[in-house]
Parts: sequence; C-alpha cells; structure tokens
Amino acid sequence: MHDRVIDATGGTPDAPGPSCPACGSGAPAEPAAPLLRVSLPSVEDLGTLAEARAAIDGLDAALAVLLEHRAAVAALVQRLKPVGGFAGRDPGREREIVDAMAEHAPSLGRDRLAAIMNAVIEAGLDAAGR
Ligand SMILES: C=C(O[C@@H]1C=C(C(=O)O)C=C[C@H]1O)C(=O)O
Repeated sequence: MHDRVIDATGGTPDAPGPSCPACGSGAPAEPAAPLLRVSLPSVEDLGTLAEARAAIDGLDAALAVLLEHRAAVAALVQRLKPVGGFAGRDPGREREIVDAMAEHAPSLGRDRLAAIMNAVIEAGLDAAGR
C-alpha cells in the first residue's frame, strides 16, 4: 500500500487545496466539515479473490457516502436555480463536470465517465424530486 494522500481539490498535504482547509499544516484542530478517509489499496498488493473483493467493498462504501452527499448538494442546487429538476438540466455544466473528472481518472476515459456521471446526475435529480 502506498503511503500517500490524494487531495482531489488539487492540493498537497503541505499545501492543501482551496476547499480542503483541514488537510495540511496550520489546519484547525477540528475540520470545518467532516472528512472522508478512504484506503486506496494497490492492485499489485491484492493477491486473492477475497482480498480483491474486500478492497471493492471498502471503495464501494466510500462511493456510497460520496454519492449520497453529492445528491444532497445537487438537490440544494435545484432549489437555488430559477428552474430546477429535470427541466433545468444543464448539458454545458455536465460536460464541464465530466471534463474535470477525466483529468482525475485518465485510464477510465471521458466516454465511460460521461456514462457514469449521466446515471449519477439522473439519480440525483430523481431523488431530489421526492
Ligand atoms: C446541479 C445542477 O443541476 C443539474 C445537475 C447536475 C449535477 O448533478 O451535477 C449538473 C447540471 C444540471 O443538469 C447544476 O445546474 O449545477
């Protein structure tokens, strides 16, 4: 397993990104918002089916937390926009989101990420409508 911290805001542990004030030196004792810590086991370190499935279970648990939190924030956006919900879908904004994510996940490729994010966005809009 690698001993490293990935800051998705673009920062480093020594120079945290703009929306990650609690990640580095000088951070307040208590983070301003909860932080999600996820173990990222190296694929080379996973030798058995059980180990690989346990790694997937850990990643999926983190994904579930992220997806739920993302849906809650997206629901807020629907209330703040002049036209929310499916009627207010914004393809340009969705393209920007996929483009930015593709930089973090180059091996997945933009088309796969676009399909994934289309499902994520539609699920969020559906949940917000309930
Ligand atoms: C959240 C918004 O509304 C919709 C949902 C999006 C999302 O879940 O990221 C993105 C664009 C819109 O289709 C937004 O306009 O930012």
